Amino acid sequence: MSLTADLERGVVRFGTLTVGAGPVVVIGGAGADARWINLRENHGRVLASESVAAVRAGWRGPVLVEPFSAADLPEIAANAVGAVVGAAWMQDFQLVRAVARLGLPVLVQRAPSATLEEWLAVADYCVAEGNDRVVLCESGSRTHLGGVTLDLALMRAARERSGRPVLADLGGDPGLAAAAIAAGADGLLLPPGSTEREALAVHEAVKIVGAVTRREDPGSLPAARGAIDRVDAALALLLERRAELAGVIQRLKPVGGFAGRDMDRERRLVADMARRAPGLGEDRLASIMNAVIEAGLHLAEERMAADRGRARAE
Ligand SMILES: O=C(O)C(=O)C[C@]1(C(=O)O)C=C[C@@H](O)C=C1
Repeated sequence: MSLTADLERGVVRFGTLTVGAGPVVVIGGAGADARWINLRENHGRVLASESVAAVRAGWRGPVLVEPFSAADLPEIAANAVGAVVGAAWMQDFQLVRAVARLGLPVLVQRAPSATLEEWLAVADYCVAEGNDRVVLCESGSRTHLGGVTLDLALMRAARERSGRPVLADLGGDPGLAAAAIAAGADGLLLPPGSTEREALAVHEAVKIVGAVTRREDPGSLPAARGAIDRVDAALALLLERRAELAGVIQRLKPVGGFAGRDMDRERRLVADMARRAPGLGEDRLASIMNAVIEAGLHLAEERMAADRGRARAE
């Protein structure tokens, strides 16, 4: 059994940014892999060239741009690595076709009430214009509460049906990053207005949840090191949590610490782990877990000694 339903994914490259293979990418917000600009926000009153230049002034990485109208397309062709088909006009097929003809990869947001078929049809329009470099971005449905609800099941279905990379637009709730990654999102969209704290939490989810749920097949040394760094981040979190729990156990046992060591229990937990780590196997896991368990016992004994010291001083 695997958490990662190993779905086949296509890969789309926005300039230097690869979506669909490798880590989950973050578009927008502090520390992002790419920025995006929505020219509709200013109702077309600010020139595309000015908006792009403003972002470009502080950012050398990939920029994706959503046009306000066809007049913006030359600027996008010249200065962006990708075009965004916005949720608000996903079915403006004239503009969709013109965007697809730019030859840049296209990010297609889902309109709030669009069905899966309607959404996928937009990708087909791009393909009909000779552009197969399409990623699909779930942007949420309007709900009775007046807000927007991300439909992660629909996002999964879009990936299964189309084989294209899928993104989740976290505009309404950056707290959904972990859920979106676990549901198979290849990337996350953050609104430019998101706080640094929100962006940090999203990047943490990319590392930790991505490490657990996403199998990577890196083809270069930096990519492989990036992937191993994410796994180490998840390991560190789990090792710390494990040490805390081992400490709780030492306090609950009649005889805690090294004096109360239970080798039978250790052998059983190693055997259980070996089922999930058959490559490492029981012998190697036994020495890894010995080090982990001893570190936990040392920490627990240190803390218990400190507590006793404090109690004596009071
Ligand atoms: O389960 C226990 O009895 C523990 O003390 C916890 C733990 C562990 O870290 O997993 C630590 C020492 C024992 O030898 C066995 C297991």
